Amino acid sequence: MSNESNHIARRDFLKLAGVGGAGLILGSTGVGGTFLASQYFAKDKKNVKNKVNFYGKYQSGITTQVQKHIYFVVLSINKMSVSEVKEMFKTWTNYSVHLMNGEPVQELGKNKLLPSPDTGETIGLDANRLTLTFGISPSFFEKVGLTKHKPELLEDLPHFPKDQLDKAYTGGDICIQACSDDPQVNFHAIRNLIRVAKGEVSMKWSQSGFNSFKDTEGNIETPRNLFSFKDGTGNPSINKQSELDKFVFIQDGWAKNGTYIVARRIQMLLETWDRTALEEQEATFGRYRHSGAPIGKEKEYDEFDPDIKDKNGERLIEKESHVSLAKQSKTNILRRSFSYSDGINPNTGAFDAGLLFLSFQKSPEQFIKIQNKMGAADKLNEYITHRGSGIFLCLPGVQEGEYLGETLFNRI
Ligand SMILES: C=CC1=C(C)c2cc3[nH]c(cc4nc(cc5[nH]c(cc1n2)c(C)c5CCC(=O)O)C(CCC(=O)O)=C4C)c(C)c3C=C
Ligand SMILES: [Fe+2]
Repeated sequence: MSNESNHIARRDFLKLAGVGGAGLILGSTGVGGTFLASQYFAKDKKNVKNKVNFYGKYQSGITTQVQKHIYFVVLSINKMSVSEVKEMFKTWTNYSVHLMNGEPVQELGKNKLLPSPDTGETIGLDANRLTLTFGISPSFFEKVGLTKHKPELLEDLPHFPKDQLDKAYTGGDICIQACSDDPQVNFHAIRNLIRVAKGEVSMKWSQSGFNSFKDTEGNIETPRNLFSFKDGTGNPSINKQSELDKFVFIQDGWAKNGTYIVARRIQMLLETWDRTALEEQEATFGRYRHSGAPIGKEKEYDEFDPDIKDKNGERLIEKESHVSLAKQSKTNILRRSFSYSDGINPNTGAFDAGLLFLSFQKSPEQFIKIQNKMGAADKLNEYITHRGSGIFLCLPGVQEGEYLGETLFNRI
């Protein structure tokens, strides 16, 4: 893209964003050098139904109690300068606050001769606990010319021996995770975030998904995956700061309070699983299907003892069970996955269904260590195939008056 067309794209971007506010104009052009952030950025609304705050120490959608639906999208940046990217993140900050307030991204237009500034499909709906989480990949830093600021740990994931990755579900520069209790709220959020950046980014791949769980007055049970097992029991506690510090959030540098997200689109061979005896299914995980308890124990949160024996001294849990292998890695990750169902595979006539596996960790090494431990040995491998993959640095949380990625852009 030439400089001139870059310019046009940026003007269009501002026009569609409707951001004629002095703050943004000053900030984006650098004229005068002052960005009047607090005058421009929207604020989290108080006392709004089903609302999660945008501003905070961490981005939303990481330690937030899991929602019922996700729309996860990966974008490629077309040719953009650093200042254009910065501008896009500022606009996304403002849009995200409005979306998470359950409001249109801008006041709905009165002039019917113009396209509406908000696409409108959530009119009358509340925020539905919408969270928006933004991440940037290793290629983001290269494309924008910020390689020297890329955290050392942010590298493409290695190839794992059993990977069967499909190009249609890999790569990309930016990820946006929209989670809420209504699929249309997620779609609307992503659609409007992309719409305002039209011409600057293109969609690389996306995956929607769902979670189902019993909710007794906000007391949420662990969701079950499509193999019908409770999924998430062994997670670090989202309510214990010591566990979040130990496993999830980066502790220093410009990315402090950010985290690395690993996304894997994992196909689950439901037909094979459904032909398998319940005892073997339970042996695969090392847990009981109904209660989620470790084999040999009673309750879901009872301690998992991989070496537990029966009264004859025989092992109760196989060393190659999924959870035993994860335990052997001696580390942990915060999993926040969603099931997906994308119709039928035309070649096999089987369900195209599985898990959009999402994990948050302070170092990608934690995921790599666990995945390597599972390697070829995991009993679960017979029933799953990894088809898509991505790694992104989730930006640090944003304080009121600041914008997404500010600690990175301040270094330039
Ligand atoms: C490399 C990381 C992991 C991948 C990939 C993965 C895929 C995957 N897992 C399930 C189902 C379950 N996983 C469970 C536990 C569990 N899984 C991982 C890691 C990966 N899983 C970890 C670290 C753990 C926790 C281990 C612990 O310390 O307790 C369980 C048991 C219940 C639970 O703790 O969540 C299930 C069930 C599927 C279906 C899947 C791929 C499709
Ligand atoms: Fe797992």
